Amino acid sequence: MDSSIASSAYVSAPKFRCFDPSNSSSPMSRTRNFSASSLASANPTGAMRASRSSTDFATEKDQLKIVPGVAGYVLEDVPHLTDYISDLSTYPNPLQDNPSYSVVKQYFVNVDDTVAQKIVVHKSSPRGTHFRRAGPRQKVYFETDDVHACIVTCGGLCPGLNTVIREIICGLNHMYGVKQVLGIEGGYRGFYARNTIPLTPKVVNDIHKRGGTILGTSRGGHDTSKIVDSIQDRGINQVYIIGGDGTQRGAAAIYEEIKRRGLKVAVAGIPKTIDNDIPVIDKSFGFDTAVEEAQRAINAAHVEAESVENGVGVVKLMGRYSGFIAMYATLASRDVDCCLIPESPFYLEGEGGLFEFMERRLKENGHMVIVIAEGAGQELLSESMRSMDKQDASGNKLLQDVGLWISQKIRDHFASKQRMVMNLKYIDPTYMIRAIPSNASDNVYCTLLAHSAIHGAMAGYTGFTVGPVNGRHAYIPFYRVIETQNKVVITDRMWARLLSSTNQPSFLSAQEIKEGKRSGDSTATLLDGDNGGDSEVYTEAQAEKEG
Ligand SMILES: Nc1ncnc2c1ncn2[C@@H]1O[C@H](COP(=O)(O)OP(=O)(O)O)[C@@H](O)[C@H]1O
Ligand SMILES: O=P(O)(O)OC[C@H]1O[C@](O)(COP(=O)(O)O)[C@@H](O)[C@@H]1O
Ligand SMILES: [Mg+2]
Repeated sequence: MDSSIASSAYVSAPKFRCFDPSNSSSPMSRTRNFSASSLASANPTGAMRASRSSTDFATEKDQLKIVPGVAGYVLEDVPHLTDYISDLSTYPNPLQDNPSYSVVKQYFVNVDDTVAQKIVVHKSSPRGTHFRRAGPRQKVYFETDDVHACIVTCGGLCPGLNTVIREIICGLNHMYGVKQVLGIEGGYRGFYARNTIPLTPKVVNDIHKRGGTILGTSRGGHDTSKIVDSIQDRGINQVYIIGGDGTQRGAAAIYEEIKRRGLKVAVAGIPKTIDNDIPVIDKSFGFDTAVEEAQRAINAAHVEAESVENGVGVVKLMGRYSGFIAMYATLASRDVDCCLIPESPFYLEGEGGLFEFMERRLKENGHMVIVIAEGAGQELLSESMRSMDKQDASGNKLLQDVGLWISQKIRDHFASKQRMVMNLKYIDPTYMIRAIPSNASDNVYCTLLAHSAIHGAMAGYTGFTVGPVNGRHAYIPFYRVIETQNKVVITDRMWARLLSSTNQPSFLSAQEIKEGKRSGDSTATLLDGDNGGDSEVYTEAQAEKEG
């Protein structure tokens, strides 16, 4: 982005106040719907994204709700039912009479509250993108007895799914008095191919102690029109959709179709991914639990490796395109000698390669542990094995088993070294990690996600995903969570911490490191501090970039 263009556009942008249709007492001006082309002149950041948009969410992106403000402030707002249905009645929020909540000072969120995407800025840099703050509003757009909600879970399992389900049902019931909640069984196809199950606080009372999802899940089977027919036929008016990037794409399509039909139905997405690959939000639920559980496998690998001569423990962890679980599990454990992730290509043979490092480490320590994310080294596997371009029912690439492959390669290598014994034990705990119940901190996080989604839907917001941005829950438009994937930035400080803790090779040539430092692209990702709380890097890189 050319910063001179950016600042002139920001400076000339008129001052808008946020319009929150649910807080009727506020003095405000209406948000404006910007088309993607008008956005190009109003907000260069958004325009840049618009040009990268995929056809999947082109329609939604044509109607971005962007509210510019002073000093480069931009609110990327979420849709509201009043955007396409006029004369909707509002009702006082029943929470104001709720004995538990009415004591809270300033319980309803302020009309102007938004959450900044970037919290480390320069004195002179634009304030940047903001999202609408999640939370209860003074006015709601649904009367308690009229709410007919449904919940669906899609994609792979993740610790915490049952907690989110439980808290949506209990939250709707306890905070808003809602009694009618239906469970959709078996993912998206359950809308049109299965019966629904009535869900009450009693039915879900202890489900948070179990792994998996009581509703079942699936990949594939997303038929927008059949799903919306089912929503319409059953009189459902709040749809809670729990799932990953694929699911949120499906949710965006459902929202678009509901809007096209002019239905008063709020669609709320709750992001789920054990891989932590959903962008914008701080972290996905179940991730902490997964990292914690991964420790048990790493410990086992370490014990096995330590007990024999030149023992090598190999642990495969989940992470299709993003190596967050592997990175955090390695950093937490301190028993790992080498962590291999999809974002950091590696090689086996020769100087600076994995085998050379292994020989050295075994000579020094007599044992070692390797953690490998399932998506790591896929390019090496396709070279040495017949490439299988197979996909799952949702269209995700089916990966070859890198854990088995690398274990065999290591065995072959040491077998060729006559004077070096090596004992390898391979542990694949992936599905065991995914299937456990969420830990205490994930349980609390799941509760907040569920509550934020409920408050948003009751307040008439729709077409949004909920999640924490810099620690504050926000409503994020679907397109922002599906346009990219969150990845480990290997030129960021967190990965450097890992390299320094394991002392493994970076597998980067001096030339690549130099180019990485210079490259605009890697600097741009670096600015986001994607690896978790490393945003101080932003200032240095930004300063260099802005010259
Ligand atoms: N582009 C898309 N449009 C509509 N639905 C999609 C899209 N991609 C995936 N889905 C649906 O979302 C559901 C879950 O997707 P999947 O990729 O398996 O898991 P996740 O949501 O965890 O990424 C599936 O039912 C799939 O059909
Ligand atoms: O065997 P399955 O169910 O397809 O799941 C495997 C995939 O699920 C994941 O755990 C998470 O993927 P999703 O977020 O798409 O559900 C990946 O890490 C893994 O590749
Ligand atoms: Mg996915």
